[in-house]
Amino acid sequence: MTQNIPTRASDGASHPALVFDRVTKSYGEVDAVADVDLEVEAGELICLLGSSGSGKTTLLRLVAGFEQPTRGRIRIDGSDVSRLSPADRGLGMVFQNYALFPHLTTQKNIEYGLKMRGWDRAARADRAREMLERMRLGGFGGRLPSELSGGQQQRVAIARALAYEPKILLMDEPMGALDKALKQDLLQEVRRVHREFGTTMLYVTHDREEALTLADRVAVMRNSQLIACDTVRDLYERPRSGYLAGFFSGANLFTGESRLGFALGAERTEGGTVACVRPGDLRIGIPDLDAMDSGTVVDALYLGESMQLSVAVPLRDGSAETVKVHLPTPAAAGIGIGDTVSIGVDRRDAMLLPSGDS
Ligand SMILES: Nc1ncnc2c1ncn2[C@@H]1O[C@H](COP(=O)(O)OP(=O)(O)OP(=O)(O)O)[C@@H](O)[C@H]1O
Repeated sequence: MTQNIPTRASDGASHPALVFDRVTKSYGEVDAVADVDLEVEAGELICLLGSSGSGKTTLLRLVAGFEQPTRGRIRIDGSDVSRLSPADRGLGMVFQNYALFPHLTTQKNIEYGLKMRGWDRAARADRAREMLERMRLGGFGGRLPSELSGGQQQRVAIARALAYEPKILLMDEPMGALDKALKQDLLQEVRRVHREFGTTMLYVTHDREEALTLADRVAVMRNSQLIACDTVRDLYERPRSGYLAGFFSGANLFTGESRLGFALGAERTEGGTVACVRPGDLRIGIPDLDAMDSGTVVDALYLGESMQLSVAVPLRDGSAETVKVHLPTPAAAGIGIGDTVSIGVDRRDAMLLPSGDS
């Protein structure tokens, strides 16, 4: 008999499916993950986002059970799993390299995990067929992985991981090996799967666009620490620090060393407040704004509906900083590399935030 996969996340009462309680993982002197506290609600899709080496994969491997925390606890559905083996944690996993068995058909690849969990032959054949249908791969059951596209292989990997109803689906850069078009398709597919299956998901990526497209909340890692876990909208509109504003929305960060930053109230001390202005909120050639300066256009990039200008603006110490400005393409007509432009900000378009670097 096949088992039913719930199509919705929860019964309405929210409870954490996964809890990190002051989790640290050290390798010798190096903390790969330091003091992470995080609660993931049942049915939530959290993207772990951060630059290379920030600790994302280590955090995922700690949940999976491939690594043990040096300090702290990890709870799944309320139980401490810190000392459980990977197989005993009831989790599903999808990696960048698909990890499908090359000599097994798609159908048998999906059945394999069910066999390991003691499902009988008929039940696992039924479930594998059902999963292929639900992943829009009906008719592909007899193919070998080598006879599928990268995106299809990844869908098989997801089908295989979801077939036994894992408590949490862990995904480590699953789009890493795909080209842009396949990536877009698979992102839509992951969104649909998350909606329909309601599985709690932890998804590691260094790609901001992926996180924007997918996540209920984005957990941002930096230098082994979790520095924010907020909705995409909050990260964009109400970032907690200059670092987050720059990282997530590409904002320019002005310190008091620049005329713009000084006029907007940023501090001159390192690690103090910075004025954050998104590239689309800087104005070119408009007089009488709250903060004004002038600089030299050093690059112009056509983005379709807008142009991105890079403008070198002098600092008080004699050096210069490069500021990114997005202008509607028609408004940028006639501005070229080498031109001197006036650049300004309306105070309402600037956020004064702690730098986040202290
Ligand atoms: N087995 C290990 N031994 C020693 N140091 C390690 C080990 N695994 C990870 N690290 C270090 O821990 C830090 C975090 O690594 P981790 O792989 O978690 O980062 P990441 O954010 O996933 O990076 P990437 O996006 O490049 O995969 C890095 O400085 C890394 O060098």
